[in-house]
Amino acid sequence: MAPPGPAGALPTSAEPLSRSIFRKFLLMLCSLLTSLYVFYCLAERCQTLSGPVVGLSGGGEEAGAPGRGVLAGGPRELAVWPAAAQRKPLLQLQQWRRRRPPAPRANGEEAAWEEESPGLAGGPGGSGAGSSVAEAPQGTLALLLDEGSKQLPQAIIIGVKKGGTRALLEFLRLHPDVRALGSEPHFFDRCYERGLAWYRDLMPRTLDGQITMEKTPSYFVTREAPARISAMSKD
Ligand SMILES: Nc1ncnc2c1ncn2[C@@H]1O[C@H](COP(=O)(O)OS(=O)(=O)O)[C@@H](OP(=O)(O)O)[C@H]1O
Repeated sequence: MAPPGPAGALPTSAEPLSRSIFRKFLLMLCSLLTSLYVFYCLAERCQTLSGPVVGLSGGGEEAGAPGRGVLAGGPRELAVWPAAAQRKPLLQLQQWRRRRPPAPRANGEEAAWEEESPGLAGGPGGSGAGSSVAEAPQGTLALLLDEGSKQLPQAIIIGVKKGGTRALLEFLRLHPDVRALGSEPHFFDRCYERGLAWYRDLMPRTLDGQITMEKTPSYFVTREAPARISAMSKD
């Protein structure tokens, strides 16, 4: 005989049925939540890999091939960049090689700087598929680790004001090989007397092959700006 229900109510035959349905519902809900969590974790992991991924292989130039420099965004994103940019390994292997100062030579000659990790692929004697991605930090990681150096800009968006210069810069800097200053430095119009060293110091660090950019729309209406920019590019 079934035990009496709460408050002395008589047990009904519907109770065990609804309880089992509730249990099933609970089980389904738990599985759904678990799958959502797993999906979320995977999505987050994909996002963290969205920077340039360096694959190491001997002499290959084509992006997207196994073991070569690829954009994690996949071929659809690569398609918007010129073919030359796609062919170029996004991060050159040389940038991962630490340079070490030359050991003084007995005959007093100035020794050439030697590169460590000569076994890495990309040059003579590269180990090709034997090298692992783990040997080389990713681009963003390398920059976080204080790699690279500050350079004067190789490209400047000069204006015009309200001409969509911000949008242009933001689109350009989506490319992993473009590093841009977020703010407007106003060097060639307002801060020229501070000198090129000050200007360079504002710039983000770049690795070999990356382009430094800035935008200041008022350069377009500054009489001195063209000559000053030209003088900088001669240095
Ligand atoms: N594609 C496109 N089409 C039309 N309008 C656009 C586009 N991209 C940017 N914008 C508008 O451009 C304005 C910002 O321009 P700038 O980034 O050059 O501004 S600034 O000079 O640096 O202050 C800003 O307009 P306002 O909001 O009126 O200032 C943007 O909305």
